[in-house]
Amino acid sequence: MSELLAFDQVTAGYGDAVVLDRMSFSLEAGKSLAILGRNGVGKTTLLETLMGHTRVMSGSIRWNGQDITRMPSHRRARSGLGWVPQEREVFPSLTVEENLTVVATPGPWNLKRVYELFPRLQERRSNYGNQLSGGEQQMLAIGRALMTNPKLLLLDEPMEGLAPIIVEELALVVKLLCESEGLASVVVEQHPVLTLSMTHHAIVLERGQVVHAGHSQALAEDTHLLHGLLGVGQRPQPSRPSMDAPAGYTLLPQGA
Ligand SMILES: Nc1ncnc2c1ncn2[C@@H]1O[C@H](COP(=O)(O)OP(=O)(O)OP(=O)(O)O)[C@@H](O)[C@H]1O
Repeated sequence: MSELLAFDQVTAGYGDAVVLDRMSFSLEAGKSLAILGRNGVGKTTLLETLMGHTRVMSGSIRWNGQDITRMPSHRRARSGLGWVPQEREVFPSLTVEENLTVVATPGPWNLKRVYELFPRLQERRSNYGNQLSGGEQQMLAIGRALMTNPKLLLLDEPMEGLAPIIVEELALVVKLLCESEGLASVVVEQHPVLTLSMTHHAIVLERGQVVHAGHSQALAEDTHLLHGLLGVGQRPQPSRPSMDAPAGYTLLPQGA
């Protein structure tokens, strides 16, 4: 598999404040990566740095065969980085359908396929962004990122504030997007066990540095390490999401 994304000794932050400290990691095409760590360690800043919203003081970022360290953010957004921001940023005065079509870029993902993935959005197609529940807004934020036909989906705490049933459904969708569609993803989350169950690889951050990198499954099974790194994993954890499609979701046919 070829390299899709690599941070090489990246030091970055806001103004003079350093948040990411010589950070290195890489991601292969079609793979998923969990970014874990306690509050304030720099997880969101990592995504913001990839999108070009911070000041990079040293190091380099390679994306899809190109050095993008100095590339302006508006060009990165159009280069196949499908960003689902923490605040979702759904357009409140546009309908669901307008939210989706306004960002549409030619490619395999279109309105029909997003509605197949999220039938709930089709039901709500004429509702305005500000009339949606939190779960529906998150589906719309993911659907909107897919409409840009990304090579990589960047999800910043996609499960935050959502009901457990919606969290499980969204986790399954993200996992399926990777496994059936070959779409790479980077998932920043506060739920380590769930996030490890959805991803191939994981890195754990502490004070802007990578303190652990490895396979997600291995970390999920090492409760002692998980507890030491994140303060979780000593008690029985929720099971991995089932690979059966939850009610209301349509799995996309392979290669469709
Ligand atoms: N726009 C900003 N300007 C200045 N400092 C910032 C800014 N955004 C974040 N920071 C600081 O950068 C550090 C890392 O924050 P970041 O949001 O990246 O952490 P995080 O791991 O995503 O945390 P959380 O899990 O709480 O969202 C914090 O000390 C935070 O105060």
